[in-house]
Amino acid sequence: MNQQITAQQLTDAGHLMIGGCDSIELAHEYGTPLVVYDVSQIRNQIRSFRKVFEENNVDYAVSYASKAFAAIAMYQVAAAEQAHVDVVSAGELYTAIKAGFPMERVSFHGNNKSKEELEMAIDHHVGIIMIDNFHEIDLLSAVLESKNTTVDVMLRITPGISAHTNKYIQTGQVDSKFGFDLQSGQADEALQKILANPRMKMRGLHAHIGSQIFELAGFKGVAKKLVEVAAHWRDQFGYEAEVINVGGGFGIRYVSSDHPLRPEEFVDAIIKAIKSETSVKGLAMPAIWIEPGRSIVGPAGYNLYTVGSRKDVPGLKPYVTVNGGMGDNIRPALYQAAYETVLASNPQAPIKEHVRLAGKYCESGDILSQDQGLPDTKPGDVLAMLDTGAYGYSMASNYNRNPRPAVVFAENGQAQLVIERESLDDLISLDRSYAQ
Ligand SMILES: Cc1ncc(COP(=O)(O)O)c(C=O)c1O
Ligand SMILES: N[C@@H](CCCC[NH3+])C(=O)O
Repeated sequence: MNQQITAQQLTDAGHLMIGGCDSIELAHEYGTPLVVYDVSQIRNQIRSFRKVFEENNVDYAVSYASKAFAAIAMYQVAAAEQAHVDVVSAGELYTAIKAGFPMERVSFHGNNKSKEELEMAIDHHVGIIMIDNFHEIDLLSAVLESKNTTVDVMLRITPGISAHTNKYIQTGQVDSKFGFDLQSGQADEALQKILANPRMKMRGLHAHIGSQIFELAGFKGVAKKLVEVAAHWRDQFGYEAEVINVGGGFGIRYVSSDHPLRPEEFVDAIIKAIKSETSVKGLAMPAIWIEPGRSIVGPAGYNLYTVGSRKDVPGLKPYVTVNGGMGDNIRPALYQAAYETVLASNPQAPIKEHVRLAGKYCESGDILSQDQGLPDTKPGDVLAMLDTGAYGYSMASNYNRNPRPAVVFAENGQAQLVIERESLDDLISLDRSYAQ
């Protein structure tokens, strides 16, 4: 029996309910594979983050890291919930523009922003450019010069903190491709360049230590480190940071052996660490910005699949294959990420067997779960994989020329299609015949 699904998440028929909608009906209406978001859960998480800042009485921004799931509808929900967003590409920025997201609440991140991307950001008046490297300082300076304008910036530093998470999703260690190194003086040099540039208004400093982090120590460490740097910059260069941005990375529960703090508890600890460190250093309390991605959309997302073939291997767990896989969720193959999956028509049915939940892609590594307890299943049954809302659809591909799934937002019993399922014609829409 699945521990994550409570009685409140069941319909009268005992089916999994998502945002007040019956998951079996959604699967029938929209087809599978289908990504469904419980929109209230997204709103509630943003509100919980905001509340913790308000209770601590600090200036803040909750900036949704939209790489976790970027879609017009998602930017609209973030806007309605007073969030900021961060974008990392022209594509995410374009989607935010089309969603009507207020540009002054957008931060533009990335370790290799192109000239065209910077121009687009400046033309659309994004709130902050998060400067990552020296090349970018020169590029941005030239863009601002050519457009005879100015922009607010923050500096991303590499705090030298190795968070306890998969090494592919660590970003704060000294040997990281992101941000300016502290020890070698790169960050100081970058600050001086920015302060000397009248077209860049320096707003503060940023660090992000990685993703899916459970330990508080890393977050307290980054908070302390950023305040130390702020104090050093005040003492050395007379510059006082107005904003300290600690990034995101708050870990969520995927499987029952995960026991993270609630995301807002991480933030409470960060706020308290910054408060006490700034008072030790005699700094004015800065605004605190956070950039959660996974914790906002991860638990709110579900992937619905239909069971197809099965292969029994003597002495080993059988393969039960669904009609999706690594094309709609690369995380198990890429990071050995684990998820829990339930039978949508009866999520609390007793477990009859442990299976390997396989995808349909031509890769042996396309296994969505190496060990999933399930009741008996048969072709046509709908399975719901839980907590798939972050870095699932956003990392989807057309491998094997499979179309990407549709995405539905469900809230208060109403479902709305927010991303259409790709069609076979969509798949070839960019192809051109080769004249030979
Ligand atoms: C700069 C930055 N901010 C925020 C995030 C969001 O992280 P998460 O989704 O783990 O909260 C990321 C991704 O790890 C990132 O690179
Ligand atoms: N894509 C990663 C997180 C990386 C976040 C980007 N900085 C994941 O699925 O866990």
